Amino acid sequence: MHILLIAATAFEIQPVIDFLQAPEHPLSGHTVSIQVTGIGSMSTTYYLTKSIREKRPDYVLQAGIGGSFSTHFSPGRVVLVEKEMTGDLGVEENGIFKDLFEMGLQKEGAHATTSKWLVNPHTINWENQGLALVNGVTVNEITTRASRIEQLQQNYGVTVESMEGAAFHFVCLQEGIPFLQIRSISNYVGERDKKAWKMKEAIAALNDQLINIFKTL
Ligand SMILES: O=C(O)c1cccc(C(=O)CC[C@H]2O[C@@H](n3cnc4c(=O)[nH]cnc43)[C@H](O)[C@@H]2O)c1
Repeated sequence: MHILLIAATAFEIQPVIDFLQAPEHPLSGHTVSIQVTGIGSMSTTYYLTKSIREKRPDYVLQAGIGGSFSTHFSPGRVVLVEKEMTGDLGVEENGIFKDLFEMGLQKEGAHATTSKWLVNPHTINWENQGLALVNGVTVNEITTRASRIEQLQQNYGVTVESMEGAAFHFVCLQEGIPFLQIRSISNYVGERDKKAWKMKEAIAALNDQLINIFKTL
C-alpha cells in the first residue's frame, strides 16, 4: 500500500522522517510519501490535494499537535479525531458565535460540502487498538477567549483544536481516500504560557504512535 503522511510542520514528524530514512526500517510492503503542508487550512488543502493527485496514495495520515479542551485529555496524550468541524466560519453577534448552518446559509446534507461534521468512517479498527476517538474543531485563529472556549465545548462537544484537521477530512472525503488524523495534545486550549506547553512530550508520543500505526496498517 502507498501511504501519504502529512503534517503542518516537519518538526512535528521529524522522528518518523528519520525512522523512514533508516535503511533497515521494518515497514514491509508499504511505501510512504511525506508532505509538509504548512500551518492552516488553506495551505493544507492545496498541498494535500496536489500530493493526492501526484502520488495517488491508498491511504492518507495526518499527524500533528493540538490543543485540548478537556482535562481527560492532558498534554502528551495521543487521540484519534473521528469527526471535524470548522469552528470559525460564521459570524459572532452579541457575543454569540453562529456557524453557517445556524445562520441558515448552509443546509445540512449528506455530502462533505454540506455537512457540519466531517466524519471519518474508517476509525473503528483503531479504537479497538486503544486509541481514544474524539471530536475536533479547526480554526484559523487559535482560540484564547474563555467565553469562546466555553461556546465551542458546549455547542459542539469538541475535545481537540487544530488549524488543519477539518481541511484534511474535507479533502480526503471529497477524494474518496481512507484517512486517519492523529493529534497529540501539546497544550490546553487558551493556555498562553508556553512554559506550560508539553511540545517535546507531545511530539515524542505522536511519533511513537505513528510508527505503531505504520506497523499495523
Ligand atoms: O500560540 C503561539 O504563540 C504559538 C507559537 C508558536 C507555535 C505555535 C504552534 O505551533 C501552534 C500552531 C500549530 O499547532 C497546532 N496547535 C497546537 N495547539 C493548538 C491549539 O491550542 N489551537 C489550535 N491549534 C493548535 C495547530 O494545528 C498548528 O499546526 C503557537
